[in-house]
Amino acid sequence: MPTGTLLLIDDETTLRQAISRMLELEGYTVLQAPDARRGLETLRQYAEEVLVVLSDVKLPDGYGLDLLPRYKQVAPLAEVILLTAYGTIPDGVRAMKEGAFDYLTKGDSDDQLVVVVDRAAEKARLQRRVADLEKKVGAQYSFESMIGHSAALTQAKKLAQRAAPTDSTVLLEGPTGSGKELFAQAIHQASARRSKPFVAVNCSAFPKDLLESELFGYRKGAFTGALADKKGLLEEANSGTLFLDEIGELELNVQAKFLRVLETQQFTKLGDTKPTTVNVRIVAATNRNLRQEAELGHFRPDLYYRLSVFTVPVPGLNERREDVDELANYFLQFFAAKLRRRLSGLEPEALDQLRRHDWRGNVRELKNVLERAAILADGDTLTTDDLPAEFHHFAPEPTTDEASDRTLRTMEKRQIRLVLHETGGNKMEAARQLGIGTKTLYRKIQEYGL
Ligand SMILES: Nc1ncnc2c1ncn2[C@@H]1O[C@H](COP(=O)(O)OP(=O)(O)OP(=O)(O)O)[C@@H](O)[C@H]1O
Repeated sequence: MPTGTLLLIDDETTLRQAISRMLELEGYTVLQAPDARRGLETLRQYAEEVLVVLSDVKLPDGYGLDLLPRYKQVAPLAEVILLTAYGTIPDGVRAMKEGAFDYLTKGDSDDQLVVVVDRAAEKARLQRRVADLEKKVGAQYSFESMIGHSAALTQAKKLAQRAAPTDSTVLLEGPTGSGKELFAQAIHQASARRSKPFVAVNCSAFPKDLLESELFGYRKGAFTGALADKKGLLEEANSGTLFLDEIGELELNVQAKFLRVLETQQFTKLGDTKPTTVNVRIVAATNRNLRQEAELGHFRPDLYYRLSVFTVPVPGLNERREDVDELANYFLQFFAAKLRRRLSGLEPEALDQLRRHDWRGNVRELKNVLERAAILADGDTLTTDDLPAEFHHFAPEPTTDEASDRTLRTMEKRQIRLVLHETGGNKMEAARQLGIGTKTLYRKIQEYGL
């Protein structure tokens, strides 16, 4: 049985009550109003709940078609069905053109009414679900959800937040793994394009000749193997944002084509004669010094100038060590949830090692270290032993034979757990990688309670 709230606005009391009763029998909660003013008031009050507004076209204080945009304004996720008097079909047709879900003539059968209301309610429910998901995805990639409060990160966030709502091209400069893609996503989410596609492409991930066709697409027959027309990523990102990671890797001829996109929003697909026009916001990223590359002749200076309209330097983790604690704890909780393990925190010494480390791989490296540690941890606190070897400089050596025996057993247990995780629990493969027989592996799994 369908459920949900409807709002019925009609000045004919008998008809209104009859329709209400019928829809209530179908499982709906029906709010009623006799005129536009009270209808809008109720809608404002229950905007979150109302799935469908059923409104008479001719109300004592307003005309349904003029009210349509006002209903939509108050409750953008609700669907509107207009009720027209017999013989006023043109009104209904116009109503649909202007965004009503459908129209019903007052003489229509009850069944017809229920079918249309059910469909409108279903659409409204779906719209709500999509809006919820978008909100969640948006929150995941927002500036607010970015972890770290260091001055360096805060300054970068502020700068990017200023650029976000403009349509300006943004160049993110920072070392690998520092969070440039996260910044690009946050910029997209904070822009008017947030509900449109965000397409990310890593320019270094494609062989040189492939990148051009990936970006711009091609027409059927453009080259051997071009069996059908193919959209490029620029078209996929139309009306949204295209994130070009490692833009320094673009070949010079692709750079020229790309410069044209930035200047005119146009490009010509491989094998095409006519240009294609797109509306795409470009966010680019580089871990190289592009200015220097331009001076050395490896990157087109005109493209560099176009791209660097708004440059945001994304700091590496070594420049913001204050963020290590917060990031480590965040990733610990993240992986604990993912692995369904209870992990409450890091031992002070382990945290100390993390703070001192030279983070050349930046946040990505820290994330990987925490994932590995979360898999290896025996207790509910991460210790230095759970960190990779390069973090063990200050670890005390075991002193007695007994202690070293314990360490070996622990190491074996961890190694087995790690390999089992990496092989997705495939025992044959895990045994092969560990260089032991499957039977031995089963025995050890039982022995260590893995
Ligand atoms: N401030 C942060 N808060 C939470 N997670 C972060 C943060 N910064 C980076 N990360 C995570 O670290 C990883 C690396 O980040 P990202 O891919 O954005 O880096 P990048 O600079 O684009 O790397 P590359 O130059 O290699 O493309 C991602 O998994 C990202 O989610």
